Amino acid sequence: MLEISNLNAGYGEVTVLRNFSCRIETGQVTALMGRNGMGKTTLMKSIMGLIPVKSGTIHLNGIQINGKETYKISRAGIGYVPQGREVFEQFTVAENLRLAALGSSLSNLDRLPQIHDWFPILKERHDQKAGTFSGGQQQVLAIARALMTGPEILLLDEPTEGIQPNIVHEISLQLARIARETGLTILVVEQNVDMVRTMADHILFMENGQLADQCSAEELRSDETLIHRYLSI
Ligand SMILES: Nc1ncnc2c1ncn2[C@@H]1O[C@H](COP(=O)(O)OP(=O)(O)OP(=O)(O)O)[C@@H](O)[C@H]1O
Repeated sequence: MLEISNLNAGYGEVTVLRNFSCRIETGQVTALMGRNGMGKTTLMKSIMGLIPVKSGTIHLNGIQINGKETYKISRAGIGYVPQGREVFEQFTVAENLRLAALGSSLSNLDRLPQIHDWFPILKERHDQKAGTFSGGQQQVLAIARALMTGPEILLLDEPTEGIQPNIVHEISLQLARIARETGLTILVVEQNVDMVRTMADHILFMENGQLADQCSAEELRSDETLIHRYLSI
C-alpha cells in the first residue's frame, strides 16, 4: 500500500500540495481526478522523488520513500509513465523496451514475452522506430516500458491525452485486465471519464492541492454531480 500523509510540496517558494493525504490500496486501480492546475502531476512527481517534499511522508508498504533518489523509488517497485509519454523516438520499439530492462536488471528481459502477450503490436512492430508510432501506440509503448521492470505500483499521468477514443477504451480495458490478473496497483491521473469508468475501482478528487473528496466506481456511476463538481463539465 502507498500511504501519503500531510504532504506539502511544490516548486521553490510555491506550495502546490497542501497537507495532501490519501491511501492507494494494493491491487486496486485508483484514479486521481481534478481540474487543470490542481496539483495532480505535482503529486506524481513528489511520489517519484522528482521534486522535494517540504513536509509530510510517503510510505510504500510501511517503508518511507520520500527523500530517496528517484532510481531507488523506482527499484522499490514504482513504475512511472509521465505526461507526454517521453518514449525514445529515434530508437526502435525493441530498443525502448530493452533500455527499460537494462536500467534496472537484465533479468527483466524475461518479461518480454509477457509484455508481447499483453500488447501484440509491440511484437509485430518491434523494429519500427518509436517516433513513427501514433500517439496511442506510443502510449502503449510507454506503459509497456514501465511494466518491463515488474513494478508493484504503476503511476500513469494522463495516459489518454491526445489519443483517439477507441484506443483510449482499448488501453483502459487492457490495463484493467493486467491489474486484475497480476494484482498490479495503479494510480492514474485522468480527466477522461470513460477511462475512469472502465478501469477504476476508487476515485480521488483533488482541489487546490488537497484531497477534496473520494468515492467508489459505483458511486461515480450513480452520482453525476461528482464529475460536474470537480471537473466542471
Ligand atoms: N515547474 C514548475 N514551476 C512552478 N510552478 C509549477 C511548475 N509546474 C507546475 N507548476 C504549477 O503548479 C500548479 C499545479 O500544477 P500541476 O501540473 O501539478 O497540476 P495538474 O493538476 O497536474 O494540472 P494539469 O491537468 O494541467 O496537468 C499549477 O499552478 C502550475 O502552474
